[in-house]
Amino acid sequence: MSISFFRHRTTPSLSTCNNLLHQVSTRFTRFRFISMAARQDSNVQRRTQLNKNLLKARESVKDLPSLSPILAPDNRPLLMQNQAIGMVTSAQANFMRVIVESPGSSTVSENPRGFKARLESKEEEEPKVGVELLCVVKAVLKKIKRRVLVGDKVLVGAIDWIDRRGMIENVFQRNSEIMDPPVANVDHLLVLFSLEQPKIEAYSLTRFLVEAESTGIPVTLAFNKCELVDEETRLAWKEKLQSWGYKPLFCSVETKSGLGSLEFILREQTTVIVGPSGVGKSSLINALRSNQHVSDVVEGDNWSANIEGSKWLDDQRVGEVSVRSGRGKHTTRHVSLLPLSGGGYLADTPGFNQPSLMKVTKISLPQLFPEIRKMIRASEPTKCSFNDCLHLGEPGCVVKGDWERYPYYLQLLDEIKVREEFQLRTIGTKREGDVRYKVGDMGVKQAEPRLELKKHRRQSRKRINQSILDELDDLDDDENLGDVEEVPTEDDKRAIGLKNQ
Ligand SMILES: Nc1nc2c(ncn2[C@@H]2O[C@H](COP(=O)(O)OP(=O)(O)OP(=O)(O)O)[C@@H](O)[C@H]2O)c(=O)[nH]1
Ligand SMILES: [Zn+2]
Repeated sequence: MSISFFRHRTTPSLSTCNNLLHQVSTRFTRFRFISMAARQDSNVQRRTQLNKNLLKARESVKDLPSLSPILAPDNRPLLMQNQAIGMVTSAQANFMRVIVESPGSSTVSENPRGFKARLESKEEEEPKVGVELLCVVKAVLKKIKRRVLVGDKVLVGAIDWIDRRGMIENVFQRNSEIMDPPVANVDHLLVLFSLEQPKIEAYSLTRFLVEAESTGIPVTLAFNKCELVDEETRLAWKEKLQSWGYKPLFCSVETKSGLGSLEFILREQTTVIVGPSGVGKSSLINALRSNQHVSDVVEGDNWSANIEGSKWLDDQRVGEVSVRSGRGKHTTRHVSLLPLSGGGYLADTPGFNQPSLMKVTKISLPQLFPEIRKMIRASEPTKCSFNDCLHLGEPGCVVKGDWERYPYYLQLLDEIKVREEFQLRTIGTKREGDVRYKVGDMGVKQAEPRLELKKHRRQSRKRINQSILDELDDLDDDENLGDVEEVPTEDDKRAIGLKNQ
């Protein structure tokens, strides 16, 4: 059809353009012919009309997500032999590692004539659950800006079970999503500190706890390296934390104490571990992934041992603590989910010492302190006189100032107020896309307006039309790349840690 536009120089109608755009996932190549026709058509009037149609059709690109509706969490699509449902465990550049959770059945074969039947029956002898696939993301998902995150449950298609490759075709709806690091479907956050090396600081711990609470995901607090302090110090911290509203766990990767309880808490969940650099996050993950410690609580299959072709049995990099600062040297880089021997996944994060609190507002801050939550609960049905009380000792406020972290609360409130006022002043009513965030000292993010180049110069219509055509060509190229050419090279495989099979 589109080839005939090219040959006979006819102008496709708007509805034809729309139709073609809606077929973007499978037949985008056709569009190339229209754009070529638009460029090569010598009749100016026809060319203008065609460009106008393309322009309007571009509007309908907004409907593209309908091409690939997001899957409900409990959706169990009928899977073909070369499809599977799995979880993304790491992402690097264009490649993602996916662990197969439910493979397709050979009874639903994409290939009704079954000329691969012999091969398939041979494959079936090998278990597919737990197999790690190196995947690319289908181009259409990128075009409709559907991000695939580590932790996402995904539908993988075009699987080559021998080479362990596939293509992520769709994403299931997420239960949760955290930004820093970007991980989906996180069930649990583990805030890890050490009492010594680096020495614990109550204010820094408060920032980490507030940041963790701001995600709305359940939080567990644990202290590592507890063999470095005496019983008295440990007890003092335990009591202190209880008054803050937390029940801390104490452990030591060095002596292996407390690891069994941690393993029990982490089982069957996806946990992200956060904490300052050098507290032993990577060391803890390594210890929990191996069966070196004696676990008296958890029994059962070590299913992660089934995972083949994996770098998971390599250890996380453990860094040295800097002699000068007593802190770790930021050794953890890419986020990946690591299966624990007792079940569940754990994601390491790069150690940083100053959570940005970018998502915390002055109104949400009070709810992130268990002490304030408790005081408000205890006072019910009386509440503060104002719904959005900031608890600064106003008359009628039920939150008093006689608790240990009140000065920290005030300090954080000031910091957030300054940030919010700055944003209001400098950014005003700008849309989110017009704001960019710069990471400054100590990892504190600052918002600033995104400057638009040549803002006041009107773009010529010719340029607009040309850019649309270029965009469509890119889309076309991407589509081909995603479906056909994007085969991981040996270097890519190495980059993502997939060993040669
Ligand atoms: N004494 C003692 N040292 C420990 C313990 N656990 C870990 N370490 C040491 O602490 C140092 C830092 O450990 P890492 O696991 O790299 O710390 P991290 O939190 O992952 O650091 P980043 O990657 O920078 O965020 C290493 O030298 C570990 O050997 C422990 O229980 N006791
Ligand atoms: Zn109040």
